[in-house]
Parts: sequence; C-alpha cells; structure tokens
Amino acid sequence: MKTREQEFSESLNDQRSIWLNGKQVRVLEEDAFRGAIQTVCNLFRMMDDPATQESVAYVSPTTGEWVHQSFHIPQSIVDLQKRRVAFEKWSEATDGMMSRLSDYARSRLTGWYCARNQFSTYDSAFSEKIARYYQQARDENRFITVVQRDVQINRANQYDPQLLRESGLLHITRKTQDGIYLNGAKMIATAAPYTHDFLIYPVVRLNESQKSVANMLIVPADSAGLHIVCRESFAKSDLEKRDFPLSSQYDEMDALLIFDDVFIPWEYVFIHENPEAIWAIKENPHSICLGYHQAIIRLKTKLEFITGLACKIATTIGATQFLHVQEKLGELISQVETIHACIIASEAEGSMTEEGVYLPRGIAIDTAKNLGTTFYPRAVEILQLIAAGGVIQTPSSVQDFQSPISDLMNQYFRGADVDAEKRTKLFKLAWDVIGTPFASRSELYERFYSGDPIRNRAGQYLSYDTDKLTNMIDKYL
Ligand SMILES: Cc1cc2nc3c(=O)[nH]c(=O)nc-3n(C[C@H](O)[C@H](O)[C@H](O)COP(=O)(O)OP(=O)(O)OC[C@H]3O[C@@H](n4cnc5c(N)ncnc54)[C@H](O)[C@@H]3O)c2cc1C
Repeated sequence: MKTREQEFSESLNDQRSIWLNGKQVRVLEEDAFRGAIQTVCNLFRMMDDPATQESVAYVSPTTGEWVHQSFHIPQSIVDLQKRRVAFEKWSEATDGMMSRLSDYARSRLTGWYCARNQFSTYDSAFSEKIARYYQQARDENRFITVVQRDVQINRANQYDPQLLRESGLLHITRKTQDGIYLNGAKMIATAAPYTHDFLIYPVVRLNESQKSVANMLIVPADSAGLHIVCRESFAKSDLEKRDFPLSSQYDEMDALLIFDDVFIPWEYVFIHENPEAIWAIKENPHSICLGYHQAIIRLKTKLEFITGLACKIATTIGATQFLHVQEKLGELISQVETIHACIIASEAEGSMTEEGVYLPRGIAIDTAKNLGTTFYPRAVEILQLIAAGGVIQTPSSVQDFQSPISDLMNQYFRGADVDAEKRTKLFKLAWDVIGTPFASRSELYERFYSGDPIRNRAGQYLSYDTDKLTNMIDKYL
C-alpha cells in the first residue's frame, strides 16, 4: 500500500502549467520547490505514523481511514482542542515558517460545509456540491489553497461594472450545459505549484451589475488553460542548509493565477453569479472562525520561535544583563502569551451554532490576527536590535571553518558560551529571519496574509459592541 507521502508526490505529476524564470517547469523536477514539497511530505507522514497519527488525524466516518484534523467538525471544546493540537504539531514541525500547509484552506472548507444549509436559499445545489467536495478532499487528502484577491492593476476603478474585463478580474466568458469558461486572473496563491485544487471567490462587496465575477469555484491545478506564474524563488538547496536553514526547507512559493479560457464543470461551481451569496460566503462565521483559529495557532508558534532565537542570541553575546535587552525579551514573551491567551479565550468562550458546531469566539481570534500584523514586524525588529551587527558579521559560510585560518576563525567568531561554529550557525539562522529574501517575504506575509491590516482593524471597531463601553462614560455626563 502506498503511503500518503508517495501518493502526494505522484499526484503532482500531472499536466499543470507552472512558469518560473520565463520557462514552463515540472514541479517535481525543480529545485525551487524541492524543500517545500519535502516538508509537506514529512507532515503527511505524520498521518501514517502510529506515533503521531492520533494527534494530527481522526478517523473518516466514510472510509475508516485516518484523515487530517482540519476536516474534523468540532462539536465540543474538546474537539476544538484536538484541532488545536493538530495545528500545533504541524506548525511546530516548520517553526511556524510555513503558513499555507493546506490546514487553513481545509478549515475554511470545513466551515462552509458545516454551514451549507444556510446557502440553500441562494442556490439549492450548493449544499450537495460542497458536501461532495468536502468528502472527496478529506478522504483523498487533497491539498487546497484559498485564493481570494484580484490582480493589483488599478485599485481605483477595478470594480467599475464597465471595466470588469479590462481590470483583469476573473469572470465567466462562456457557459455550456456542462460548465463554464473563465478568463482573468487571481492573486496571491501561496503553495500553488504543489496544490491539488484552488478554492476561489472574491472578497469585495459586489452588486448585480458586477455579477459575472461573483462566483465561488474549485479549480483543479492541472486545468487546461490555467497558468501558475511563480515569483522569484528564495529557496536554497539542501547543500546550503547550514547557511540558510529556513530558506532551504520552507520557501512556500507564491504565484499569480492566469485563466486563459479555463473550463470548470458545474459540480465545481458552488456559487454562480450571485453577489449576495458571495458576501455571505465571505462573512460566514463557521469558515472564518475555523480557518483563523488555525492561523493564530501557527502565528503563536512562529512568535515562540523568534523569542527563543532572541533569548539564545542575547545569551550567546553576553547581553542578557542589560536592562533594555531584558525589557525587549520581555516584550517578545508578552507577544507569545497574548496570542496564547487569545487562543485559549477563543476556545473557552466558544459557542454552539444552530448546526451543532462548537465554534471558537470570533472576537478573540480577530484580536490575535490583528495584533499579529504588528507583533511579527516588531519581533523581527527586536531581533535586529539585540543581534545588531552580529547577524552580518558571520563568515560567508559555515564551511569556511575548514579553511587554513580555521584556528584564528575559531578564536574570533566564538560567543560568550558557545564555539565559533555554533555561534555562526545561530547567527545565520537569525539572518534567515531578518535579512534574506525568505525573511522579507515572511514579514510581508504576516502583515498581509489575511487582507489589508488597516481595513481589518477598522472592521474590528465597526463590528464591535461599543455601546457597552460608551455607556460606562455616559453616567458621568
Ligand atoms: C506573501 C503573501 C502570500 C499571500 N498568500 C495568499 C493566499 O495564498 N491566498 C490569499 O487569498 N491571499 C494571500 N495573501 C493576501 C492577499 O493576496 C493580499 O496581499 C492582501 O489581501 C492585501 O491585498 P493587496 O496586496 O492586493 O493590496 P491592495 O488591496 O492593492 O492594497 C494596496 C494599498 O492600497 C490600500 N487600499 C487598497 N484598496 C483600498 C480601499 N478600498 N480602501 C482603503 N485602502 C485601500 C491598502 O491599504 C494598501 O495600502 C498573501 C499575501 C502575501 C503578502
């Protein structure tokens, strides 16, 4: 019997059209994707391994096989905690550096599946279609990526009904009895080269005159006419792992998706030209709360990792006795504990929906998500302030310690409590968080992965019950 890891690798050997450095490439033959795919394979192995199986998976009610926890419908706080453990295990395996491992997208899908009957008012076929796909994705271990945004051509008039096509928006160009044809583009699709399916819908409020773009779709990555256009690769090879420990394993590729007359069968068109339904999809609490519960658990792991790194660096250079360094390390610990508290609060203050789903509390999740957009850049800044010139003053490679002047190098690159080689490895790890292209992408991701941070924070104000707070003031007036 094939392992899930084998099944995953073999399944990518299809007709998908991936573009990198101006050439069409095969996903399994390209160095740029090797580290990330290997990391995903290692995670899938956890579902087959009896030692880890129970913490990351549960038994499918249909097949009796182990399937990932992100598909598990929580019916109690205990179920939610099981989901948390699974997300922790996966994020700890990459120190939170890989964010789109499909567990976010699978959780979003699970949420919409739970709420499927609410959408029957818009389309009587929605419930059946999403149920079929949810079961298929769960039991076939499908890797899914959610892609919501439109290409950044001209944000001033992009949704002008007269300009929908010129604006590059993904829209229907033809319909047949069997399905629809699509043209246009979508961004950003993280993990696109090794994804099985894209789950696509727009996240803006549309009206009837814009209905040709108001669709929710499943798009298989090997669909004819679909082009996956990758950004520059930041991946380093396995041989460079000692100098670039994160870039060599965790560069999850981002891509823009171009649709050149792509056919999608009706069974994968969950919502068809319906702005109101698309808005309900975007706002659906089941999907948002389950999806972002995973996202903030991953964020916590990443902040823990940066805090550990900062503590280690401070000790290595003998800086822990300085008050301002202690204060900054304390700030990092506060970040970790704040996000941890939000996760626990979201679970403890969760509630049962009409559908019998125990959902984490959205306000606690939103709070952690919004804090994360400033916490992470600040955490990287603190790392810079503590490590200072040390991150740049390393030899060109750990390999350099094998040189004729290695005795001298061992003397001058050492730390307060570690030898020169260990200190160099530590600072190269820090550089992969602060200064490499991988590091820059990672910071940009934390700022923007859940949309525009400014509008998201404003949204928290707009949706909050501030009357309760202003009433406290009124008694003085
Ligand atoms: C590395 C990375 C990976 C990502 N991966 C994914 C993914 O896999 N799937 C996914 O769905 N998303 C993903 N995202 C998020 C997403 O694609 C966008 O980057 C994010 O939603 C922000 O939108 P934008 O980049 O188009 O910025 P824009 O919306 O173009 O914003 C640009 C600027 O204009 C301002 N602005 C634009 N419109 C308005 C407005 N109406 N009102 C006020 N201000 C406005 C913004 O505040 C900002 O300052 C990813 C993001 C990053 C950085």
